[in-house]
Amino acid sequence: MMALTLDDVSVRYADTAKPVLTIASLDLPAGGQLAITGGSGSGKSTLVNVITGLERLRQGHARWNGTDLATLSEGARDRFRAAHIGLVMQDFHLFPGLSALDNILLPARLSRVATTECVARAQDLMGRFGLERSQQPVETMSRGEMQRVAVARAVLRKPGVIIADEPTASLDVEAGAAVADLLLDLAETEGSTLVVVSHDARLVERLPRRIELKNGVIVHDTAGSHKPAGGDA
Ligand SMILES: Nc1ncnc2c1ncn2[C@@H]1O[C@H](COP(=O)(O)OP(=O)(O)OP(=O)(O)O)[C@@H](O)[C@H]1O
Repeated sequence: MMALTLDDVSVRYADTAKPVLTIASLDLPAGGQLAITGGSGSGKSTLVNVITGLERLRQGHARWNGTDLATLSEGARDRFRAAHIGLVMQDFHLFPGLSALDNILLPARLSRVATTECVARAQDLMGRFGLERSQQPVETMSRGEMQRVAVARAVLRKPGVIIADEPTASLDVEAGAAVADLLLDLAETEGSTLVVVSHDARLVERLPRRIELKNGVIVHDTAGSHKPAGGDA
């Protein structure tokens, strides 16, 4: 399980007058479940990039169990992400030409950790997710099936945290609910911290804590624990 701590975070690009993300403080305990909401351009993807280490902070700190991502080299950040963070991206990032099972196993194979147990777990996850044809080429699957493959791939190594960016965005209500069930169930049964970015009210309402971003600032936190960003940066 992984606990997240953000301190004094400010992200600014060369061509932006103001920071696109300003978070004075945000804590998510190990095993916590957080929904990030907000309108287009409010900073949600920037926040995901910060907590996954895809965006290296030049101001402030993003720590998982005390490890400050900005202190890691690029290679070490990649390894940290592969070992501890299960990422589910909105557009799946699956590889056409590979079967469903091979897609689920690909990151583990690239990290050279695709042991026999890992393959068995991939097959077990497919069964639990209702994906019966492990050799089906992924490009022939429905969007709901593809998203379930993407979730299975993200959780294969029992990551300390699952981060899902709009996991139900392109799915109909039924498929979206199925993916939400899987994510919440897995996070709970396997003790993963869960962070979900979503516009989907049905999904967001199922998470115990929700923050809303506006212009890169947290304007609402159901935990009421964040300190408002100071000044008028
Ligand atoms: N590389 C960049 N250079 C300059 N500005 C950027 C860059 N990346 C993001 N921004 C700006 O930062 C702000 C926040 O963008 P971000 O993608 O985090 O928003 P979002 O809430 O995820 O939006 P959406 O829901 O539309 O994906 C936007 O104003 C965007 O234009």
